[in-house]
Amino acid sequence: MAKYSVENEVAVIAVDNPPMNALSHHVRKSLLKYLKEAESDEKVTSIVLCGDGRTFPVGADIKEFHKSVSKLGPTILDIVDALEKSKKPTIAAIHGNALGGGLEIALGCHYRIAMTNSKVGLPEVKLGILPGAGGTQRLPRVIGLDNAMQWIAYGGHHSAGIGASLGLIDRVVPQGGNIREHAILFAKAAVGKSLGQRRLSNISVPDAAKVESLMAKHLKEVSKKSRGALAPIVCLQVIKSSALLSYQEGLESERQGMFTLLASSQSRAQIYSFFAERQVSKWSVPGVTNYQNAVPMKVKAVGVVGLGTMGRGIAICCLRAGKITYVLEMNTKAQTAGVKYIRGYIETMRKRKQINDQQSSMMNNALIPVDNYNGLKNVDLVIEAVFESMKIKKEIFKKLEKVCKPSAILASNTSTLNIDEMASVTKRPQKVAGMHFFAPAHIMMLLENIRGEKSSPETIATIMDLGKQMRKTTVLVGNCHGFVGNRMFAYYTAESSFLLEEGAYPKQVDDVLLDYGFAMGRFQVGDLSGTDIGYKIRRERGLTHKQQPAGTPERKRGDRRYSPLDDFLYEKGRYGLKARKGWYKYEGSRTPIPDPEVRKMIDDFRKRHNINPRHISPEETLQRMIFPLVNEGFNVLDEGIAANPWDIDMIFQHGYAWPRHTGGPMYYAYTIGLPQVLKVIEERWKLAGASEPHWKPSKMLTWLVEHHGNPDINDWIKLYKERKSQPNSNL
Ligand SMILES: CC(C)(COP(=O)(O)OP(=O)(O)OC[C@H]1O[C@@H](n2cnc3c(N)ncnc32)[C@H](O)[C@@H]1OP(=O)(O)O)[C@@H](O)C(=O)NCCC(=O)NCCSC(=O)/C=C/CCCCCCCCCCCCC(=O)O
Repeated sequence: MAKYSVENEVAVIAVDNPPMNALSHHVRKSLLKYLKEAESDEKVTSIVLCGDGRTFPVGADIKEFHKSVSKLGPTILDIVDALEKSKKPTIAAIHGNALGGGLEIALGCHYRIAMTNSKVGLPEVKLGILPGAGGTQRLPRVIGLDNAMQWIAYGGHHSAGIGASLGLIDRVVPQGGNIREHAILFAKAAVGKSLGQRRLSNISVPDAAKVESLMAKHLKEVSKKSRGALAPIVCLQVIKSSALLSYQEGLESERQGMFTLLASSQSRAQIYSFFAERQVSKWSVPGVTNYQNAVPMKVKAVGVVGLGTMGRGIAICCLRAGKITYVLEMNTKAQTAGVKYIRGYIETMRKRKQINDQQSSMMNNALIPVDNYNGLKNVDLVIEAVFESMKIKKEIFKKLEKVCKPSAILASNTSTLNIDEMASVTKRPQKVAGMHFFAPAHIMMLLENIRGEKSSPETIATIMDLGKQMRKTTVLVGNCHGFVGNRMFAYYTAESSFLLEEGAYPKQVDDVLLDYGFAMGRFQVGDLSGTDIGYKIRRERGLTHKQQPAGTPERKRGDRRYSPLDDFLYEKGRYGLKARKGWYKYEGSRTPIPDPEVRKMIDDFRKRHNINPRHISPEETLQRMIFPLVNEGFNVLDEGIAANPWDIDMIFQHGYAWPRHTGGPMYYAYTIGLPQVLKVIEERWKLAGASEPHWKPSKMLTWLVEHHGNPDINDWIKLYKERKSQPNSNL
């Protein structure tokens, strides 16, 4: 709804639709009604539009998209038109955020004033759509084509100060000021002034002459940054119309663009992702506890054990979250290097104005290097981030058990190992959990939190809360080898090597993944993170080529298919980008170049094993890489390791850079249709057999297809668990 009042001849219309004042259908109706009332009231000389509560409207109601209610009038565009056409000055009074349709109605106003700490932007592209209420045509007219392309095609949020410097905001109200009072005074002063040039649809785009070169520049950038995504491209094409066509024609091109995008599976996937990101924080352990009733512990001081790549990144996350951070590294050289890195990073953040001088000195003061375990006696939570070895981790947990306060939580940053086994060496298994950060920990958005069998509700609530304080997408999962992400990803990686054995080369596989939308292919990623990482994990598990007793078949481990190609690569010293050679070679830059030496290694391997290489189609490549991962995703859901398909999708989007416009592996499977996915998996299972158990169709996937075809992704768990809980379900 909206609230209406008249103060000192100024009509004030305040949108009142908590929490974010989204422009839902009932809000739009009430806004237009009050606008008409203000327009016809002779005592009213000007009109202020604002938001009640936390914020100015943050845009259309995203829940309405793809539902019939989104088509119900009045549309946001009707409101924008009414505001612009008004004979009385209209003023948008912005506090909080004016985003999407919210900024578009502000653009319909003749003036915009904003609190200094407010944010403005047109982030629709992140939902796979475009600003469809005139934003693509009005914004370039105020801030120019170049800026508008930048704002709309990337969807960033910008400060009111930046908006003012570009002419979008007419006045910035300093902190502590009352936006409503300022707006009323501003509105009074605007009465009687000409509105002609204040109506943005009347003015022309200032840098229209540069349209072609700006298009080329931005198209190149978005194709690199959002590979495979439709919305940024359509946004740019529609903005181009603002420079070449009349306002009305531009509006028509915006409408067409919006329909194209709304009809695409990408906008559905991105809208799903928006809600999924928020859903994951509403965690629950069925029958035990959930985010609403578990109370987190207060964490003031954190300890980080190990100052390698992971430890450094984790320490930065803790410092940014305002924690006193003790970093334990017993090797003096490693400690000096680690502390230098962290302080250097703090300085970089300060120089980039991501933090101010005061925050920088607070972070520096909060960083406390220690060189023995006693240094951790005051911490509330400790995260060990040492090498992936159960033996070493158990030793560390025993030491932590002795020195840490009884109330302290002991967490491991393991990426694969059993949390319960670590907990078993302590007297506080209820205080043990996993906090799996992704490298580089201070950059990657994902935190995969693992609950042990005995982790208490308080421990779970605390690690979830800490993730939130670190501003990470924090997903709670159960304990098993590799948890959710690495357990599923193992099959993606394994299949990529099988594809090399059978006929593909690294670039061929990577190209398919790039076309799908990944920023990098599997082999490029392998080189970037270092081929030694996977090798050491396999060595820890006794799997590498060199560890096998004489006579062990090269392509088998036990009765399972195994590809030793990754081991061979490591053994040749091809550690990846850092060695300038891995799956590719690197000549003076980070550009991967196919290397004849790798090709020969693969060819020799095939010859040795009498493999007749065959052509592998892009379709087969994609299915072989993604479908076993999806199949395992269903196993993970069936076992309750992940609570919901969107938990898995968020893990892959934020931890493995899975292209957002596909929604994630589980949503992608839903888009293709579960029956089709199952068909391919069953065919492959027949072909591959018991030595490739990752192709064994998941029980849950099979049951869903048999009984429901391709049910809504929101219903998967409900349908399956209902059936599973029935006696004699055989599931
Ligand atoms: C930055 C934020 C604003 C705030 O962040 P934060 O403080 O962290 O809070 P959150 O946790 O994110 O949010 C709190 C709750 O609010 C919910 N929320 C937030 N924004 C919206 C919204 N816009 N709509 C609905 N709900 C919203 C959020 O889910 C949380 O709920 P819960 O507590 O979890 O339950 C941040 O919230 C943010 O970034 N918000 C989104 C900003 C945004 O993206 N804005 C743009 C929206 S799209 C838009 O505005 C488009 C405008 C053009 C409209 C043109 C329409 C033409 C339609 C024609 C169609 C006709 C054909 C139809 C055919 C068809 O349908 O098929």
